[in-house]
Amino acid sequence: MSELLLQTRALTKQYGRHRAVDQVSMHIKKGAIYGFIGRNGAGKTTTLQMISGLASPTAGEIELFGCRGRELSRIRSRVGCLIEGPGLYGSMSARDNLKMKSMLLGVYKRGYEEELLDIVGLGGVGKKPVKRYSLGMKQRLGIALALVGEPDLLVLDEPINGLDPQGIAEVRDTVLKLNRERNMTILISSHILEELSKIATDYGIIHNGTLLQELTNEELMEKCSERLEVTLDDPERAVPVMDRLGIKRYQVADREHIYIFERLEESAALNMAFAKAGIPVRGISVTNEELETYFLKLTGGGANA
Ligand SMILES: Nc1ncnc2c1ncn2[C@@H]1O[C@H](COP(=O)(O)OP(=O)(O)OP(=O)(O)O)[C@@H](O)[C@H]1O
Repeated sequence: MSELLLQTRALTKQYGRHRAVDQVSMHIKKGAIYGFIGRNGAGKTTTLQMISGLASPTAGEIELFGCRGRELSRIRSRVGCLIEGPGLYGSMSARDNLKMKSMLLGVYKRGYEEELLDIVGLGGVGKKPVKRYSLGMKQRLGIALALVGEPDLLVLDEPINGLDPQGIAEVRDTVLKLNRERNMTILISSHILEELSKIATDYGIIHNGTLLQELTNEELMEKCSERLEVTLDDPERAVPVMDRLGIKRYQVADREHIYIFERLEESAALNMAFAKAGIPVRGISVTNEELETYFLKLTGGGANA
């Protein structure tokens, strides 16, 4: 198994009588882009705040770079975050915003602002005050600010919220570049699975404060890819039949479904083979599930579930 950079154990945050985050145990591998997906109010921001040290857990534990408890304060500088807006000084230029933060953190060096602006694709912005930037530019500057001090983990809370398609693409490219070229591990939240799926290597799905599922991108794609869905009473009995037919990519989904991810056009022959082996098939059809449908089903369907 790949090395874990971040792990939480039963991480919990209680606000009065409301439990915003409920025993979340998440696992983020070094070098991953971890998509943290959940509807509004699911508990994403609160979780990210605890991981970044901006809120303290009511219960549970965070292990980051192998450090826990009090040791965490030593390694917080290895975490850069953009949570709930970038906190920019509107009348100042991007360079001055970056210079100020890097001086405050004691990491300023000549030309550092240019380097950071280049990384997020804002190299040519000039001296314009940042209050005149588009939302997408502000978000990218927010990412540049989070990069001050060269963190190993970058935490981005809904960085594409409210952006137009071009802004979304720019933030996406920046995230990919940081991950690929600087080997940065990135934890990024969103309520749109489709968007995360363009960059994420792993996912955690949170709903009503509870982490419902963690899965890799391959697992998600498999769940949502085109497949033959076979409904039958005893799927395990069908396994030897599929082996005999040389079918390799299949999954026994539950007690009455098998998903087959190859030879989709051979449903009639397959039906016949099962019948011959004395396994009655109740239904067989080609289906694929949209990513958003998968997410909505998992989180209970209706808009406010
Ligand atoms: N400081 C707070 N005091 C009381 N309740 C809070 C506080 N912060 C968050 N909550 C509540 O905790 C729950 C989770 O909020 P959180 O902001 O973490 O969710 P989220 O998934 O980030 O959603 P959104 O995208 O809408 O911000 C919500 O019900 C929210 O109202």
